[in-house]
Amino acid sequence: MKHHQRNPRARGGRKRQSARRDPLIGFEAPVTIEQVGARGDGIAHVSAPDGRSVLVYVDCVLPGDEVRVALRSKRGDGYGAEVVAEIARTALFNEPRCSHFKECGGCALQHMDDDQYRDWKRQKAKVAVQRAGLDADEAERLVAPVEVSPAQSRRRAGFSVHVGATGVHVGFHGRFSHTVLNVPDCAVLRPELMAFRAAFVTFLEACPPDHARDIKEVFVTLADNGLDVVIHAAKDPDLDMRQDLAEFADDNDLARLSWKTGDEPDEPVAARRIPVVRFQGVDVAVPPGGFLQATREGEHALVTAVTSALEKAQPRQVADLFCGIGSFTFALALAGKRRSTLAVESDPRAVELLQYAVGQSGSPIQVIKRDLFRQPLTGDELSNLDLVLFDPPRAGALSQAEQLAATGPEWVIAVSCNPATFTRDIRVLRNGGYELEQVVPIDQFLWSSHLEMFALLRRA
Ligand SMILES: C[S@@+](CC[C@H](N)C(=O)[O-])C[C@H]1O[C@@H](n2cnc3c(N)ncnc32)[C@H](O)[C@@H]1O
Repeated sequence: MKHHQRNPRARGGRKRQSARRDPLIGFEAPVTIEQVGARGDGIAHVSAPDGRSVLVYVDCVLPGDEVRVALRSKRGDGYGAEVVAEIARTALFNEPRCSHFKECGGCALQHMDDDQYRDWKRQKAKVAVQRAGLDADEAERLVAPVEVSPAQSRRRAGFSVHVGATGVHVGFHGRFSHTVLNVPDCAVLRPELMAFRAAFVTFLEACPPDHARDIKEVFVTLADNGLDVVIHAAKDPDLDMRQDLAEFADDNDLARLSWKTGDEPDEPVAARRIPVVRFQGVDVAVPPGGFLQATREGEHALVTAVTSALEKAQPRQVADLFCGIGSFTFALALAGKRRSTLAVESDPRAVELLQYAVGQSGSPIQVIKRDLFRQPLTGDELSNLDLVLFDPPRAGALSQAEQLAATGPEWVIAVSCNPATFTRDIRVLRNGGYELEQVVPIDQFLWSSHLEMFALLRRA
């Protein structure tokens, strides 16, 4: 029998007081894991001392694992529990790929073998489709295999930073705590991001602690021509810190380094070249901390799905809603033929940069700034279109889906990073007469419980 070291931090912090009032906190029992839930944790039931069957959520386990757990916190209709001893692991248990897996809160599913992991993610997509009203057979037929981005492919990361008596920590929060863990061998991120992390630790170690302590987070995006870095801090940097940062940017060949204090706008500290990404041969500048699909491979899989939908639908007039800086805009306008394309986005910087790139490329694209939550495209505006693509933030696109359901064009493509709002929006579209033609689950968030969805719908 293998014993885990108990995690003292799991009991610390503010939750302690309320936790003490619940007599089940700290209760230990052996369990057999029944299934892996939607958030990637194992689900099981323990018998409480009063004979009740209590639901527990357990990290880093698989169905069939026999483990001893300790209940740590109230969670929804059950308890979050920690493995305190392994009794017998299922044969499907895979040695996690990175050494921080059990303590780091970044990944949930590194211990699954690859086939089981793909099945689990596809099952998640099928559940989302079934919740939108399709039966199990239809879901099985419509949902394609998952396109999984490989290890070390994630090109965006937000590292938490803590500088204190225990030294410099640049990484992710622990699984059971708010402590920032250093993660020198993260298996998910691109090597360029990991090299930056290591260099930034060295930089902060050499900084006067008073300056370094103000830094809370650092967001890093790998553009096609280098890294775009935004430091989030409690205070503005002084002149010395600015000079040190400019040198750091030079030494590490950063494309751009910006500083952001609280809610103030970000300010470039070193702008050595404008970070750009290339879509369909067109260079588009990336705003500091701006949105990009999380992996190149995921972006490619999404664009491939969009392009094959265009071949099927043959639209002449299209709209790209929540277009960002145009991951899909140029594919919609230029793939195969030049299509008249309306691109809509609320972030003024993304709109400005996309407008500039469109102007340089001579593409038949009109870019407008508009809040699609408050002002979705209306019936009149939709009446000119043959196909609408929407790719909203996690909140989804309810008002736009309602407008589409009422008066949308023949074809709709829904892209979503949140299966729950995806389900809701698809249900609205189906109630308005659309039918699902195809669903492609795209996994840009390796070993996490997150999933991107692509769906093609057609008005029946
Ligand atoms: C998931 S991103 C997709 C961006 C783009 N389609 C891409 O793939 O790069 C969602 C985009 O919606 C934009 N957005 C958020 N709220 C919005 C709103 N109310 N109206 C219009 N755009 C919004 C964000 O700024 C962001 O660019």
